[in-house]
Amino acid sequence: MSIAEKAAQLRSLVRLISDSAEAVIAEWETEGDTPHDVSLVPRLPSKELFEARRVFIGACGMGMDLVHDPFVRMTEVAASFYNSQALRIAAETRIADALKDANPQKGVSVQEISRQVGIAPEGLSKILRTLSSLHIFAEVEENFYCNTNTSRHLVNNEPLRCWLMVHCMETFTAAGKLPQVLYNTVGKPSTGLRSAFQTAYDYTGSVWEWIEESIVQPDGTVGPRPELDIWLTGMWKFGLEHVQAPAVCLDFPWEAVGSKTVVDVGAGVGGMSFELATRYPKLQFVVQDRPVILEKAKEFWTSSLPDAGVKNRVRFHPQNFFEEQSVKGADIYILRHIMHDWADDECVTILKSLREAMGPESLILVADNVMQTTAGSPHLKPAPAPLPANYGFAHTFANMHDLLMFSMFNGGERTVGGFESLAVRAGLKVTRVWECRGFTSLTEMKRDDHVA
Ligand SMILES: C[S@@+](CC[C@H](N)C(=O)[O-])C[C@H]1O[C@@H](n2cnc3c(N)ncnc32)[C@H](O)[C@@H]1O
Repeated sequence: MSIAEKAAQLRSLVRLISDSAEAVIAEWETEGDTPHDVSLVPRLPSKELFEARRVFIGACGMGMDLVHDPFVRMTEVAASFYNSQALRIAAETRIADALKDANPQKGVSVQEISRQVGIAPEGLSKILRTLSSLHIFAEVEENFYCNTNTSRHLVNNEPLRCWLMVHCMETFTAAGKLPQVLYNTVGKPSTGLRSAFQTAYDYTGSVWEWIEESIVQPDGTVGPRPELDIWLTGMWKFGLEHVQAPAVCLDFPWEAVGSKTVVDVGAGVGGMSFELATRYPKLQFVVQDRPVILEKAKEFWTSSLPDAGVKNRVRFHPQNFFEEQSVKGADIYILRHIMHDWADDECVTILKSLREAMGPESLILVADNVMQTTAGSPHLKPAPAPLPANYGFAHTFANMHDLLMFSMFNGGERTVGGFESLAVRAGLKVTRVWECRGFTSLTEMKRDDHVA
């Protein structure tokens, strides 16, 4: 790229940053200063704020790449696992809680934090400095720290704390085996491939089996792994309920579905159905999963029920999604965070069993991240130039989750093309992608003989 081209690109990026920053400020002003309990659900951004944010983040990232020394930039990416481990340590030892009453002008000394979190001051200040440079904490004077607007969200927030830890414990160990797994895949079928997780832990079962296993406790008794609670709280209470659910429940015309039946396939405790049931009073639900999980689902619905009317709209059916689907001709079959846990062949088996059960007008909604590539897709909104079509840096979370799913399950997030090829193999077609204001979108599939 010539100097003139680089300069033109940088000026375009600065214009994008400036325009999107004004859009963000305008949205902040519309929202006003109404207090929002940060320990609860992150606020779903307006469509304008969602768009302005991703343009701003994408443009800042691309601008940074442009002006940075390439050697330093790549070295920083190569060593960024230290950032991940620093945050893991902060979450694990509850540093944000230790700072919750800190005076923002004075902060708390590293010696005092050390007493509360159990890490020697020398190492602790390295962790806190690393995270202060990333704006997650702030160093107000040498070796005195306080929370920032970012770390404040972690105070007394067990679901978020666990959600962060899920991203840097077993997943971190598994990621270390990714090269070994990838270098051995050429010419081999994806089914039956040993995942990076299985390689790292020398384990033949699935991640879920490993987490649910009983182990010998420090006192010699047998009990659940300590990781179980972290996964359940992080994934279910934060990940599924807060990160994934709200946009999917609001950015599809559920109101128009009326009193039709939604079959929640591999529903877990039925979190997706539960969210929909509380928002849309006419929808009917069938919650399906393995029998052992359905027992937890019944407990969850009984303990969280806002009113008896919701309970009357849900039925619980044991169902192995690799076998014949028992509910025939349902209006909607929903698969939330199922497909990304499986390799292509297994996904095709799941979809085929639904295809056989579908009526002519039945719909499948796959609720998963839809990967946008830098080259773009006719089904997805592209970013404004000169950003790559997928908004570049603003797509980082999706790329990381793709690698995470691959490392842990041999699964992964899929592009629209990826969903289309699964659909074709199962006798279906992708009819629309509903882009949602969040990590998860909805890919709609119908029978391949469906006439519009
Ligand atoms: C990542 S969880 C997603 C749960 C739920 N769809 C949600 O979004 O909250 C994957 C679910 O698939 C279920 N599952 C795994 N294998 C299954 C099978 N063969 N048949 C039915 N469900 C299965 C698990 O029990 C688990 O509840």
